[in-house]
Amino acid sequence: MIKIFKHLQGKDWLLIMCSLVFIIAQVWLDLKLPDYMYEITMLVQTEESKMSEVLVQGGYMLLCAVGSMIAAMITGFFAAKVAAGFSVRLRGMVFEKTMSFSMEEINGFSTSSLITRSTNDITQIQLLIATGLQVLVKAPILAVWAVFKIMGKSWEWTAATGFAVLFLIVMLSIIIIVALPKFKVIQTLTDNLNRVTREHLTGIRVVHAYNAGAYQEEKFEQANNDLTNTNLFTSRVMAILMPTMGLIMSGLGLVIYWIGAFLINQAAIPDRLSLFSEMVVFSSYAVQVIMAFMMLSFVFIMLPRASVSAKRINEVLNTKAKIIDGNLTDGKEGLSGEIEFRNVSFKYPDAKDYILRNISFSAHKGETVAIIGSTGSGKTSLVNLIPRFYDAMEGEIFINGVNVKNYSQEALHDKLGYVSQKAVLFRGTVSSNVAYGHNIDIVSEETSIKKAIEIAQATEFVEKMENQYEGEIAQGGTNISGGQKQRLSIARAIFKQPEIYLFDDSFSALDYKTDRILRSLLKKEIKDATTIIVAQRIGTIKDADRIVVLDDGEVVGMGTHQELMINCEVYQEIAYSQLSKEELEIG
Ligand SMILES: Nc1ncnc2c1ncn2[C@@H]1O[C@H](COP(=O)(O)OP(=O)(O)OP(=O)(O)O)[C@@H](O)[C@H]1O
Repeated sequence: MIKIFKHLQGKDWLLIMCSLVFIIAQVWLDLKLPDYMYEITMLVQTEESKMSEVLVQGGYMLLCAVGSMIAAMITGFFAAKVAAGFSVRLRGMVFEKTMSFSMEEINGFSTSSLITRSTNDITQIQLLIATGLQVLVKAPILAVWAVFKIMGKSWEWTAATGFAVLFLIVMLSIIIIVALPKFKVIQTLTDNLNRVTREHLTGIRVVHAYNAGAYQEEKFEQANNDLTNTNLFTSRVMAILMPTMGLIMSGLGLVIYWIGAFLINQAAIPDRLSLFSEMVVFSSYAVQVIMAFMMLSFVFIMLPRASVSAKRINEVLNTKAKIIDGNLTDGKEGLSGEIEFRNVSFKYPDAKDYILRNISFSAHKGETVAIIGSTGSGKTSLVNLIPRFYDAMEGEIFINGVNVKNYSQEALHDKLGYVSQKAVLFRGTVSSNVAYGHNIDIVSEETSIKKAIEIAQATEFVEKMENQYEGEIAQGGTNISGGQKQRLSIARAIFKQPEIYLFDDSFSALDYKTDRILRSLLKKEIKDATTIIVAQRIGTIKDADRIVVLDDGEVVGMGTHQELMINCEVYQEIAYSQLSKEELEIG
């Protein structure tokens, strides 16, 4: 918990210090009130006292109350400012950190947990600072000050107050022991609810198509009930707290007056008046002591949850990204678009077995190298190693003669035009998606955008859209078809004009005709760039300069289509399963 506050800045501490001054002022003013009350009680019971004297004391009381209110408002303002500023900073830090994560870290935390951590968890910290700062500082000062004020008065009253405080501490301890474990799981249950909701909403079409509404609802209800029940449990336990506190407070007042009555009765007549006034004042201070403990109990309610949240945020902030940035920006002089895999082996972080074993091949400037293989043979895994979504366990991958690990990730990604297997589009317009990530004036780049869209065979559908190139794209591209999404993501890579194109099964959603036209246009327009194409269809890769055949994570054949048709059994099997002997012979 303390660790998270390391991120508070100098100006935050300054505001906290200012708040401290106002809190002390507020406590001083609050504790001054009973003193005036003592005076008034004395005046009221003294025959020769005047009304004006009572009014003056009353005036002082009013001033104290107003002063205390103003001090509380200023403290609240400062606390809110520190809390809001701190949560903005934390959110920024968590976001920045997640940006540096590789797929390993993202999968390790899970996307939904990362979302909860950067929203709900940070809100818990914000809440703790906004309310806790005042209470946490105010309560101990108030308690100590009030105890100090009543010290030396009747031991009977002091003993009664001490007993009440003891009872309160026991109550609080029991409540905290019972509720604490539940508070700790609330955040994990929120993660779970977030995950189920996310899964349901992203897969809504499949849910409908399989009439799985009830099944999903059951899963949602389970997660929802778990969270609700835990929240209810903690709320119920807390619900006991308030009435008990009230009972203790009123009970203590009653006991003080009861003891007071006894003491007054025993005292000599001249002492009775001052004893009565002391009793009134003592009961006010005793109430303040109990109030201080009540305030602390609120912090104890918030603290466990906020401390779990702080731990979860720290986990993100302290995670060291496995992918360490290199510092080179350029490859060997004179080289461009050169890729080499040298004895590369790879397994997923939590997996037992290697997915890729001893892979070696190279692609030279302007060449098209295709990767083919059955489902699950490791094609995507292989391509993911080039932009360093994951790092190879053994062997090396070179781009322009330099190991990919030695490039800064920014420089490495600048060289690549990556099109993922599942097209990813962002909320915005056609143009903003094609020119994605470029801080440019879209109007000035209109020609390049149009050109990229044209090569990607997307012009026809884009021009039919309302607002055409400025046509709206929904989050995830849900308002256009799968093939259209695929074309726009291809256009995005073309717009970038990289040295190396990585197409991870990016043509699968296109019809055969579009696939053929797109590839021939690409060949013409990006002839200087190197292209790595992952594909399932023989037709898509037949013309590649080199085809790498993968089988169960190993290279079982490499060469041109004609060569592989002669010497690679796995390739022949794939080829014959898709095209007839005649089609293959005609080419
Ligand atoms: N994130 C992951 N964690 C663990 N294992 C994974 C992960 N992603 C893929 N795998 C496993 O790695 C193997 C290769 O997957 P990969 O996606 O590279 O195959 P692929 O050849 O591209 O398949 P497809 O043609 O179906 O896209 C599969 O057995 C898969 O189960």
